[in-house]
Amino acid sequence: MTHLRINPSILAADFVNLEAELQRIASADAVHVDVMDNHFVPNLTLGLPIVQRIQQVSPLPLDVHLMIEDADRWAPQYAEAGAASVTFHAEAAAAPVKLARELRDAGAKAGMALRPATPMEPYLDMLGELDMLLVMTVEPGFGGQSFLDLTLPKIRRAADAIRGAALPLVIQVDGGITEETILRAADAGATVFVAGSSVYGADDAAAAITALRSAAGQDA
Ligand SMILES: O=C(CO)[C@@H](O)[C@H](O)COP(=O)(O)O
Repeated sequence: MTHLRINPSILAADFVNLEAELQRIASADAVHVDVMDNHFVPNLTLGLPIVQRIQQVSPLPLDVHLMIEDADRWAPQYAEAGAASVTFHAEAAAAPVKLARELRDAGAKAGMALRPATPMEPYLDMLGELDMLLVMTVEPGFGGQSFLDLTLPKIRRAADAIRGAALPLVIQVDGGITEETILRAADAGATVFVAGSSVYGADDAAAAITALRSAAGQDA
């Protein structure tokens, strides 16, 4: 069975105690780092210097999600900082194929994200340039929102296209992932799950990660 990956989002963590918050999720697969610029989304989080510092202390690889304008300019710097994967938004990249190649050349997995209302079909021919397609399951910008079931058909269409072309890329989903919603996303074809509130909002983050794995149908 495919290994399902749980990547907790530090958007829901205590930013004043980030190092300890990273240790709380050491049983996860990667730490999801939400970079927001208050332009592409109406929220502001952290940028390159803090990501570089997280990279130094994190027990887990970094899965960086850039919710920023001018992704072409900034994304390669996150790859050079050592992030395992860097995901830019299709809506924010002028030259997504060139950018995906630059990320890979810098040693990172290349991810591309789609807002809930952005179709995947215009990007079908470039799926081979990507290691990960992130289907946003809420509008990007804030944690704690409800999972949008309207994104499930897009996940299914992407999974069909990936299977049909025998491509190695994975589908990540982000937003509203809980014990109640994760199986729907997994059944549609997602294998990487970003979870903020449902992990960091729990008293026992490790138990919450195990519960998500098991709700998605993965044995402990
Ligand atoms: O990128 C985002 C929001 O834009 C996410 O990573 C959220 O941080 C997920 O939080 P929850 O919906 O799991 O609380």
